[in-house]
Amino acid sequence: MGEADQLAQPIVQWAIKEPGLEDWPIGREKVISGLSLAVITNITTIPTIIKATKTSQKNPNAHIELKPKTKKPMENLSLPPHVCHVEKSTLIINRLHIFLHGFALLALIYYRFTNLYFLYSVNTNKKIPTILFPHILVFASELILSFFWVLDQSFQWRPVSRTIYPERLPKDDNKIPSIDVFICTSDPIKEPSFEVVNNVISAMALDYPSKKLHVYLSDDGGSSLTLFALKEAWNFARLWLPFCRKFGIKNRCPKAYFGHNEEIPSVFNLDEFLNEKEEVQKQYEVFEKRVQKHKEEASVITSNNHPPKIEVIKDAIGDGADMKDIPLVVYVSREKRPSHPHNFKAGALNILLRVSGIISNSPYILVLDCDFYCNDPTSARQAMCFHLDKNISPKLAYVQFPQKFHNLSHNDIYDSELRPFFKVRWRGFDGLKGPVISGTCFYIKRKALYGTSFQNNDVDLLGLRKTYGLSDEFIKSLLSQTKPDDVNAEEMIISSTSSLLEILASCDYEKDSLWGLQVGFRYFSVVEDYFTGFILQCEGWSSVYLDPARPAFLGSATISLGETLVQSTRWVTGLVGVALSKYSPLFYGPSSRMSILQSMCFAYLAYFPFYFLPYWCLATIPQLSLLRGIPLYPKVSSAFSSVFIFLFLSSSLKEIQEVSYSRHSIWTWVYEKRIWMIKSITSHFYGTLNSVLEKIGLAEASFLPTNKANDDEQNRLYQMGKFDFQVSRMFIIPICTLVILNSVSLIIGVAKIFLNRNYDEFFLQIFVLIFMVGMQYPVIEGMITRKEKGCVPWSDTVQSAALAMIILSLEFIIPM
Ligand SMILES: O=c1ccn([C@@H]2O[C@H](COP(=O)(O)OP(=O)(O)O[C@H]3O[C@H](CO)[C@@H](O)[C@H](O)[C@H]3O)[C@@H](O)[C@H]2O)c(=O)[nH]1
Ligand SMILES: [Mn+2]
Repeated sequence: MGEADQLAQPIVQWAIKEPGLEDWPIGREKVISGLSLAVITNITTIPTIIKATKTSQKNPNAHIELKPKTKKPMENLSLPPHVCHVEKSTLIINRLHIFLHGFALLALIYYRFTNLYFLYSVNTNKKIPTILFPHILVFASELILSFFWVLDQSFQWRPVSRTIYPERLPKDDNKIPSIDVFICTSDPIKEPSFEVVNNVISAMALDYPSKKLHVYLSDDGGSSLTLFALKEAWNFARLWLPFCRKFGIKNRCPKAYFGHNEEIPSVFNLDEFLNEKEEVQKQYEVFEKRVQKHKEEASVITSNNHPPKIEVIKDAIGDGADMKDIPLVVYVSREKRPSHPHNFKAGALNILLRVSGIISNSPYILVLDCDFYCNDPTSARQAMCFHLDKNISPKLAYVQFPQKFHNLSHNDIYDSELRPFFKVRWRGFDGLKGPVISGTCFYIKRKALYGTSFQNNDVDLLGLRKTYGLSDEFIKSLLSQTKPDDVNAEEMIISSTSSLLEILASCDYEKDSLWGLQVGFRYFSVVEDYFTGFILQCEGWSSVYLDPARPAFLGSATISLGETLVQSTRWVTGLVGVALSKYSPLFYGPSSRMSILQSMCFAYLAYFPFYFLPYWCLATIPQLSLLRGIPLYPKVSSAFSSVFIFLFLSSSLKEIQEVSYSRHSIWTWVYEKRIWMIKSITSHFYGTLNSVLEKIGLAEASFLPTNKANDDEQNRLYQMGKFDFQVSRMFIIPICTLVILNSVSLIIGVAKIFLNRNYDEFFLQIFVLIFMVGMQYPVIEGMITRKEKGCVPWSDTVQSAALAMIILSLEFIIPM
């Protein structure tokens, strides 16, 4: 062996846990007194492994103290495993903005009142003059906008962020609680099974003791393909999980890992890693092919008419060798009958609550949509930093992670990222009593969902049956702590339990019980997440928002205008349903235990769809008035014009400040504003309408899942930042009509002003039109210059133009 080889021998491999070293990326080397130190693995929950190699012959006594400094024992829980920081600078900016903008709003209201009074009093015949109507409509719009602005400020009041210290959690695996993971899927075509089970694998691979992790897949489609794919996934996981653990792979969703090929860990032996990776990748391809083949051979049917089916996925090969290192995986397809309302995702989750209650009964549950995968295996331990903190855990219902997406384009023209919510509002929510449940990516305490009935001291069986249904076995599970660790689910399923599970997953089980009303995920609204979160907080529970640098989960965002608007319509239907009910957060919140600020946050989320009212007004009234020659805003030369200019600048600059704070460019602001306008005139309007129709019994609740299957053409347009206008007529016609109306009014209006030379009176009004048309420029492009797929269909343009002309001609028919 030559000297160089000798030098390269690692002289020590040290596992240490030192503060600061968590920040050393894998592979980073550092030379200290003749030793080259390289970080080999660095996962926050296991000690950092350092390899030290001699680099210098000149310093034969090279050595370095790598011994961890003697510290307090790790389990010293006197140090809390998390810290909450108030974002001071943001808080100051926000409150300053509230003060100034609020003051300007008062000035605007004062101006409008005095102006209306003036218009009324100069009118001699004392009948209400028609000229007042456009003024009143614009004023009403401004009042509504101001009201929303006030509600929205509750999110701005106290923004916070969180830091966690998972290393302060108990080191002993026996002391950490077990977790059930719930994943819901409903349609193997819109939600391709192969992707769904890849996401299941990522959940199985969470960095958590295998025997404390149980994964349940709810398949509302009752599809044999999904079950087949799940079994294949389980088989593949037996190879994948040890591979990930051995090499400290962070991205544990196989499809994402092999798709990006990004992560090459720094390992002791690169050859070994590459060999094993190649083998695993081969098996992955076999797994993919088998699922594809099954998909082609068996016709993929989804049905809304099938009996319950519950199956523990087990060792098909029968060697059973490494079973204990693989979390339990259970396939659950609840009974569905067309005559029976199934309450969509909330219904599916409640069945999982009962079935898992019998099988594993873990005290904590991770809920995931089928289009989300675990991107950071440590998320479970991150969440436990809060759930295991005795100071907050008694009242803590859930830890919410943001929804983040793996398929966003650089431009994100549809604001699929939902940045204003997950980057801004949720931080403010967290500074009060915690954010609302956001559908997916949250670790919730099972008990929080069970209501309070079973905690009363005088539990009587009859009362419990009325609340939880007739299964005494299930009631027993409520009262007992978690099952013993050596629960043998497989045996249970084969034995008498299997019929019990089927009863729990049947349509009739919830009859005459309080499931969905006071227990489990609530059925009242299709946005079960919003509503359940709201009710839990009204009951006194709190929550926490954790947005770590490495996204804990990644999902698929909607990447076409059509999907975005359909999804938004569904959300609005659900939210407005709550806003217009006895649960309206404005009243129900404060009348329960919720603070005013927290109620305002919930109220904003329920009421914001009503933005469509001011938007429709401001997209038509100033335009038509301009053609008529009615000025609606103060003269630029008057002092009050500065109030309007200030309000516009202050709200825009505040939004731009938030956009740049979350490290986006100013274009993000433009895209967000544009899609907000489009949603306001379409999905916010239709969703509200739908909700009202549901209330009076003319429409039925529905949940149309979004499409997660990859569409290359749609993806291409989205990546290029080009709108895909091939959407349903009910969406495209209002959008185009308003754009045409605005453009025509702008051209005629400007011409008239030049002729009459009354710039002073109309300057602000013209500005409103320029802003509208400028913002919606892509629509004009879609109608006129674009020719490729995704442009506005010619027939839709013609219809919209005709409609715009009708509205414009009304202008000349109605006398004034
Ligand atoms: O009858 C149903 C309908 C839907 N789902 C599942 O619900 C999830 C969410 O559906 P998706 O089509 O992805 O809707 P999104 O609009 O993307 O979902 C958001 O909005 C929903 C409420 O409308 C929340 O439930 C979600 O968690 C939230 O991510 C998916 O896993 C579906 O398979 C069911 O299990 N059963
Ligand atoms: Mn989704």
